[in-house]
Amino acid sequence: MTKDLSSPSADRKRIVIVGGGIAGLAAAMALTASERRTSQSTEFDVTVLESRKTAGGRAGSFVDPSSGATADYCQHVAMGCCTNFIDLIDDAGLADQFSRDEELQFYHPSTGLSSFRAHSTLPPPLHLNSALSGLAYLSSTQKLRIRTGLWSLMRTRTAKLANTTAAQWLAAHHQDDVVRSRFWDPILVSALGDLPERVSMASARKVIIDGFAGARTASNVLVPRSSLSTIFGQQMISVLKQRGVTFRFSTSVRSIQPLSTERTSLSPSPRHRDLRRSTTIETSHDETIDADQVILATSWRSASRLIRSLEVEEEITKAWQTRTVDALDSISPSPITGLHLWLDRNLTRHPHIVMVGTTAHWLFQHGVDHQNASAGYYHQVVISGRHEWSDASKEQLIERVMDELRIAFPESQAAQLMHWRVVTDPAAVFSVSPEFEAQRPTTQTPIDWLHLAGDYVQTGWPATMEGAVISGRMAADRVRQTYHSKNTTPVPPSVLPGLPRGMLARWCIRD
Ligand SMILES: Cc1cc2nc3c(=O)[nH]c(=O)nc-3n(C[C@H](O)[C@H](O)[C@H](O)COP(=O)(O)OP(=O)(O)OC[C@H]3O[C@@H](n4cnc5c(N)ncnc54)[C@H](O)[C@@H]3O)c2cc1C
Repeated sequence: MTKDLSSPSADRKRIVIVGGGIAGLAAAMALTASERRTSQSTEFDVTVLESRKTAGGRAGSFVDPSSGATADYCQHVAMGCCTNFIDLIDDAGLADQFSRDEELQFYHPSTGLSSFRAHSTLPPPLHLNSALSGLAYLSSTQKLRIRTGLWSLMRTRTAKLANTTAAQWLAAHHQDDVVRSRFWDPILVSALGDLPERVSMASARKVIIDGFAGARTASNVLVPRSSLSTIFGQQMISVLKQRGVTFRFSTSVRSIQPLSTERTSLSPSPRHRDLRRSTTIETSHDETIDADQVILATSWRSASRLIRSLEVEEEITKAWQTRTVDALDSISPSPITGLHLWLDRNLTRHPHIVMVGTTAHWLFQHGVDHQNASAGYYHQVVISGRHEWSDASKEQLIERVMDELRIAFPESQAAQLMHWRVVTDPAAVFSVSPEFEAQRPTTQTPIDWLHLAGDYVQTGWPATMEGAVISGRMAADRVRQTYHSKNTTPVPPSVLPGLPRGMLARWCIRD
């Protein structure tokens, strides 16, 4: 059975987005943004095909069966430097669903809590000086070493770091084991999801420079106030439905094929061809759906399967297919564990704390859910990447982390753990190794109706919501450009640049 999704009028193009994660949602938002934002001349009928029951992908939630509480699989945070993610939630009218904190709390067993707050008047990157001074568990010699390392990093262009791991670069710049374990590793492992031995220094630089040194508000932390399933799985879907986007849930795409003859970017310009009905999509419901353009916005594993099954003829397309599948199959996945803890009281007055020198990496405190008060006070501990407790049982991990929390918050030593759950996603993020960075796929493919989106796409970002949003916007821009007539005003890009840098930051930081 072949389905005509929406019976579009002749000038409306049928765009199918495969995958309703953050990348797919961002693509749908960009394609349906108002004329004011896009100067768009072509109208699109946008359909999202999503294999799960709801949207959001890895940024999702579950209902804990025993307490009835809704919890995110894993706490997600964004930073002030995530300009595209912030713009996306703003565009959807969901900015109030995130709290924004300028100050970070760092805990270390030797000194307890230290505040990390950017200086309010010193120009970036000098604003970091006072923030670094606030970390009580670092000696003056260690702080000096870190400042020297930060300076070297600012003076080194990203391109020069492509073939180096973060561990190699840190060792070459005299960042010893203690400085690494107290400063660099906690930041890099949390942001990149893997050990400095495995990640590229170019990605590490992105985190440190864009996330801290480049602008005063870059290191602000944005934390969702509602569950991710409420924000992305309900509220953003509702905005998109109002904009005319159709969602088909529980619909898994099995294959995507050219409808008739293969059309590649080497073929004549789209304006001279009939681009309608370029492709046909086979779903798990044994139906086929015709479309003019497809944005493939799945995880890297699903993308690899679907790209492998494409029936292509031209040599250039076959070479791209092999190269892309090889790159995606070479990805080394990295785990993230969330420990969901319901206690009989709050552990601390702080909403979140970076934990240094402990098995726990971050502690988030959400308090009591008034809809479900009997469940207790909800806390989540996040542990990124492989660690020495990776092979321990869930019970051992809980015991270890609870011991750490009781030491960290002695005033809450009597706190009782009412209920817990440990959720590990073994392929939470991809490891941004120098090898993968060198072959990371781009949005553009040699097939003019197919565009790639997803956090794995080449955006300069590690596996983050910001990377996913940028990839979705880049794919939407390619779709819009396909139908752009030279007689109208140019299509403005929907991808926003990073935070603007002041004069001193521009002078200090080489890009
Ligand atoms: C535990 C954990 C913690 C994280 N913490 C953070 C954080 O704090 N901050 C941050 O910025 N990022 C974080 N991330 C990363 C972030 O979640 C991802 O980078 C982002 O959500 C990826 O979005 P995506 O759309 O590219 O991919 P996905 O979220 O993987 O979305 C792909 C979608 O495609 C669907 N799909 C797959 N195959 C098919 C098919 N054949 N047909 C139809 N649909 C299909 C999937 O069901 C899914 O909904 C975390 C990730 C995890 C797992």
